[in-house]
Amino acid sequence: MTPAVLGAQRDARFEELLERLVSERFASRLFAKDATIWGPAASAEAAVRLGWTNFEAEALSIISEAVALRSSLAAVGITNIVLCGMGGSSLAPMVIAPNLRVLDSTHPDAVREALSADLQHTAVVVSSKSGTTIETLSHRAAFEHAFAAQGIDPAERIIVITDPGSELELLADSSGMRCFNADPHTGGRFSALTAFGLVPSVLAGADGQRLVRDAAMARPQLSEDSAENPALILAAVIAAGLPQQFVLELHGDASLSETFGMWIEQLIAESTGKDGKGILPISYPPGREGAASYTTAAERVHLTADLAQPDEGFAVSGTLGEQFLLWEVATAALGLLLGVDPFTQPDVESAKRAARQMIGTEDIRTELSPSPTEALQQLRSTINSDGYLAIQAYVNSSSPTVNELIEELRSKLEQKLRVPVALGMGPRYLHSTGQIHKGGPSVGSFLQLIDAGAEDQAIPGSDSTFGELMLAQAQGDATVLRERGRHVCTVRSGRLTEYIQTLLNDL
Ligand SMILES: O=P(O)(O)OC[C@H]1O[C@H](O)[C@H](O)[C@@H](O)[C@@H]1O
Repeated sequence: MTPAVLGAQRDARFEELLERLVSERFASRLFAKDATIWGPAASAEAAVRLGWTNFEAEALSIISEAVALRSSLAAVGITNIVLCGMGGSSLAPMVIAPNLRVLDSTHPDAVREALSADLQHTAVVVSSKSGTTIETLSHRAAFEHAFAAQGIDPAERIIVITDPGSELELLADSSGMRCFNADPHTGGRFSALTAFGLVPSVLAGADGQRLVRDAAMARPQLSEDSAENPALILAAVIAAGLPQQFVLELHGDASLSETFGMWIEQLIAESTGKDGKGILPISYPPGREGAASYTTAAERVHLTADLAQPDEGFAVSGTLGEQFLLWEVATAALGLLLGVDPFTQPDVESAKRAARQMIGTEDIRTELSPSPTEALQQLRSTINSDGYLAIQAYVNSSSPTVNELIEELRSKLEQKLRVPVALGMGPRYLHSTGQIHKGGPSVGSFLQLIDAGAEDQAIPGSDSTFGELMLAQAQGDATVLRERGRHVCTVRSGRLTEYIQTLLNDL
């Protein structure tokens, strides 16, 4: 099988953009690691961000090491793997190994549930490229403490993945933990085919070799300066609808992976959503309608391993390995077509800074919430009819009941407000679509739903708790959004489920 884009609409604008990519020799220059493609201002960063175009040899050697580790863990009875990592350090493994347990939440219940795993048979992968991400470091501290409390040596059970020389690597070395490094010249959201995507997935039983082999087979086609190159076609068809058609609906199917859209969300939103421009990817769960219920212009994409042409929108077809590389190349091409630097995420840091300032202050506990009626009034009066609404849900995302309820709310808001409604689980979305919320087109409204009802959970070695961290993250993001002129309706409730039920009834 070779990857393909099926059913794309080819208008004059599309042909012009495709012709530009071919004549500027975008694809061959990308695979030759030409850092000048995105202009002088972007070239210094690009010079250290193109490692992912040449992935095969390192990936295969990492997979062998991970397979050996999987056997040695199994030999001592460890069959349960938990991954702690945010954004680029967890989204690819979630897609590659759907059975992998991932902790990327600071909600106290989610943390407690992960810690209550059968630790005697568990190993934990702590994954952070920078080695400084607060959620991941807090999860590491919590697991270290939990292992020690059960008389288990944490060094035997915690496996670290990080860039060479990071603080996390130093910590792993000094405490005798196993550490995998990845190519530091590959950014987090482009790291699916490096140690970040592969090690946790292989430990959880996935076939890493097949994934890498599929991607490697697609490489010659994707590096060709040709109007038949599916990555160039994908970039041109998405860019042709801009700026009006900035929403990209992603519908996965069981032939590929139902969660693949979540990985694309981070890749596209962080890479393109800046300088007031960008494409907002919204991943829909199977069976959800999307565009049928709103009026904002959107492109509908069907993600599949089959070769079927969809009734609406277009399909991107290929195996997972092929599609990882295809979307990475298309995203880099979108950077060129939009005139943005695809390798930065300038607005993510601002929310992190604001969250750090909030920790330990009284403010995070005292903000008043609107009643459900007031919240709906606020949303109705601030929604831009050509824009979007994003729900930012700080809830226990590992609870299926909570997820279902929030999905129901998303659907109903979409039908009643007639705009696309994106759904991000906090703090996961901060490392993904959070970039475009703050840095992209200023047409979004935001609904923060914060569950403040859970019993709190200490972060070992720190003065703060997971609950405080979660509140600070929500409020830090809201502060930056408001500074940028976006409307944010913040609901913080000890009875959030009841609150959402009332919203559903009143809509
Ligand atoms: O892997 P880490 O360094 O912990 O980074 C995790 C995530 O952090 C940030 O929020 C970046 O915006 C993401 O692109 C990155 O994937």
